[in-house]
Amino acid sequence: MATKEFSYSDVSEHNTKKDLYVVVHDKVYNATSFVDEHPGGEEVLLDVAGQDATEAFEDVGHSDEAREILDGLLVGTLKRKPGDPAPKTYTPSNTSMGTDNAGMGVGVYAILLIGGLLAFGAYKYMQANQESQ
Ligand code: HEM
Repeated sequence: MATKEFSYSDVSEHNTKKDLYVVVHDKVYNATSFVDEHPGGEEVLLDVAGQDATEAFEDVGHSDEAREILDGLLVGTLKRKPGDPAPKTYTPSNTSMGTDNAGMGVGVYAILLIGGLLAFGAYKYMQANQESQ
């Protein structure tokens, strides 16, 4: 069981206290029965109702017991489609701009190189023109 697939919009319909789904690590959980029992309070669960709660859940550093409770609430898996909101996964080591910067750097160098070649070509062209006069 628990092989049902949910799209992001399926999940987002369950966003009230009486009908509350959350996504954690691409699994869909029905937390409706747990809202009142949550030691962290109902407010935080309502905050992420119908959404990807991966980051919120991991940020708190929930215990193994909490994960077992979560397992018991499983109703299916999330089937992502292109254009869905990006997964808000908790990735502390991936927050640096390293890769982005490298990509930018290459682009900037390429522009400088092309610009430099164009300027050099124009210079040579003008020189040649002057010589022929
Ligand atoms: C359905 C998903 C969730 C389950 C099953 C769950 C379960 C639990 C459990 C069992 C605890 C007791 C401490 C522990 O065992 O770690 C706890 C505490 C806590 N939870 Fe959750 N939780 C869920 C989602 C969330 C979310 C989305 C947040 C958002 C920030 C959150 C915030 C907290 C906080 C702040 C505490 C600490 C409460 C305290 O120590 O006073 N929880 N949760």
